[in-house]
Amino acid sequence: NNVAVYYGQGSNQPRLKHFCEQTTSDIINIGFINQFPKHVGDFPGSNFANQCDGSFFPGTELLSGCHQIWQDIPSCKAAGKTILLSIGGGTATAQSIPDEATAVWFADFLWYSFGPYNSAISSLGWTEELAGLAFPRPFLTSSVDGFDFDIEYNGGVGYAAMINRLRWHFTKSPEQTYYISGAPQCPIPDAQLGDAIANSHFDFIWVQWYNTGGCSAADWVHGTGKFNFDDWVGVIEKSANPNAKLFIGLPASKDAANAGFYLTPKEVKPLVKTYMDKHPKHFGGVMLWEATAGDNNIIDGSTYTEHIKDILYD
Ligand SMILES: CNC(=O)NC(=N)Nc1ccccc1
Repeated sequence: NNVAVYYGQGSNQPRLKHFCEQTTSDIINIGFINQFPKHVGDFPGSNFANQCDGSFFPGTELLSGCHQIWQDIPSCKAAGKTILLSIGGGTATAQSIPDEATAVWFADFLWYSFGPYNSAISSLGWTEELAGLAFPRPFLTSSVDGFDFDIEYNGGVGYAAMINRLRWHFTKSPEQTYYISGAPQCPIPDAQLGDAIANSHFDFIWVQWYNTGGCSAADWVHGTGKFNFDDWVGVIEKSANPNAKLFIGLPASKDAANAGFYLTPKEVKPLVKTYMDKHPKHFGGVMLWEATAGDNNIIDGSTYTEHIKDILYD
């Protein structure tokens, strides 16, 4: 079982390698690409909080000075971590896919800009004169192992087409495994990712079993509502990838989610044990929002993230 954490939106977060030097997390989602292209040829925008130097590729909202992320990704991979780039996140306004052509363009942009570096297609020293001729490299020569979809608004159509296009790119690089993951909210069907999960191949689904009352992990612990892991197993078995792994998404500290959704490790343990045992085929582990919050949440001398890792491995 794996621990997946989000990185990139933590307050006063340390650099990425701080988390790659720890054994606790296996998958790190770097968030976010939070502005989506409005049409073919338009650039997405990014935000990684304190982690870049505030410079952008000219004429875009795409950060160009994320030197620490560039430097740290290779050591993260050497430490056996899977590094995914997360698309979406909490800013509502700029997330939507207007049409199929833009979905394909967005997928191509992500692949050529953040996937395996190909000097024939992408330029390390991208300038505006190269617009339309070459893709930029926000993490320079470093590349990610796949893409996470944290689509919280305006979802629906477009994401299946985007993911199927990314999967096509993956087939052209058989020497390495690439992944697609998603972070739906717990109500079924998820308005934003339900169509994509049904019609395109996900490897991991980490449901945000927080911030939505009635189906949350806190509901299970408090005997309220209906925690719906079983129902999500049904969604996955009917999806484009019935073998996708299902992770329990949890807040890593009290202030990492809306009030009432944080669970202590003691509260988490029976929940994880129950569903790990009940669904051995589909249970993938735990996802935490988010890395820095978990690192700063020290309980009995261990971080929250360490406690979660111990629960999975005990
Ligand atoms: C996987 N994405 C998230 O977990 N997003 C998220 N937690 N957003 C948020 C919503 C309310 C309070 C704090 C964070």
